[in-house]
Amino acid sequence: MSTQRPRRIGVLTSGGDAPGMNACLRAIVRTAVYHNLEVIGFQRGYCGVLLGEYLTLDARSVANIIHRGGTILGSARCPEMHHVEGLERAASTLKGLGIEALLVIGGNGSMQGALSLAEHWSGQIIGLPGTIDNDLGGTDWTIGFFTALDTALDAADRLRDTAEAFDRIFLLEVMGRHAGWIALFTGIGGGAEEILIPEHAYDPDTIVKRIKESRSRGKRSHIIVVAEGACEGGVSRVAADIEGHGFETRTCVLGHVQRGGSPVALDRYLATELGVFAVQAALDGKSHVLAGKQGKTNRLVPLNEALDGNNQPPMHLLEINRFLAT
Ligand SMILES: Nc1ncnc2c1ncn2[C@@H]1O[C@H](COP(=O)(O)OP(=O)(O)O)[C@@H](O)[C@H]1O
Ligand SMILES: O=P(O)(O)OC[C@H]1O[C@](O)(COP(=O)(O)O)[C@@H](O)[C@@H]1O
Repeated sequence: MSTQRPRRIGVLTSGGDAPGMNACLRAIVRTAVYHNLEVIGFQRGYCGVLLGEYLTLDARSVANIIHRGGTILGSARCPEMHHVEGLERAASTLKGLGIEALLVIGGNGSMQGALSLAEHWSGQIIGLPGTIDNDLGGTDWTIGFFTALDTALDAADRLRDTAEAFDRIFLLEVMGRHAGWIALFTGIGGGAEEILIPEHAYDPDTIVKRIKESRSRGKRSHIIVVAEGACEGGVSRVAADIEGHGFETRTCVLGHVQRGGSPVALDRYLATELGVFAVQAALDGKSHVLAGKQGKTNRLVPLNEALDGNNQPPMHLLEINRFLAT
């Protein structure tokens, strides 16, 4: 823990962008300005650090962005960070600019990047959870999850209307290459008949058996929510497996619409609270920590602990859904 108060901080948004990143930037910049800190905003994630591409941010730079999706700094995936040369280059920019603390808003990859960077740079590093996937340890919720969820839920509701009108089986693919949070909560919130997630083994025979059983009980339409990474072959494999048993299906791949749009209230609130909290942590000399929310409490969790265990979705919801979706 450093004892000297930082005077100049850097901030960046990295990895998959998430609604609420702008609200978080606003909170960070305005809190920093309040405490007489200078703020450098690196553009396009770690790429901006490597290339020395940045903006000097003041209170006006973050005006009227609290409600906007995306990120005014841009985001990116920066493969150079996986190599020592890239990390050295990033560290050299930070030293050259006199950055004393770096605030990284992103998902678990971005937090890995922060830890790798820490091996080459001695400044303070504070992570903030920003990803629609809600798959970071150390925090109950990540900035962007609630908005993505509402978008997916809206799609499920719309599909329900047409599925019912046509007695059809609809497959809705939502994001989550490695994480089932969006699928699970969309399925529960939308009353889906089936929910397929990466954390639970895909078993086509069971799915088909349950479709047959529910049809025999009089159910005519189905919504099956499928996380991107639920099984090898994804939603097209699931569709083929079901069609192989004589059922017609229709598929909707929701894709990147889940990443955009105005952040919902809970994402703005989380982004704002954690943004303020992270700057306070930097002022207190904290480093190598994630600023997260557990229950109603803001917590600083060592970055390596936050990365140790992903935030596992509540698997009991799959069980509950079995009797809810009869
Ligand atoms: N192990 C690592 N070492 C260094 N940098 C990393 C590492 N993992 C990820 N990063 C950096 O973080 C960026 C974002 O990671 P990614 O996994 O794509 O997104 P997210 O942060 O949303 O999970 C990567 O493009 C890379 O620049
Ligand atoms: O932006 P890309 O490369 O299409 O990546 C899509 C992936 O990014 C996400 O939207 C967010 O994931 P990360 O936060 O880990 O980047 C995933 O849900 C999705 O699988």
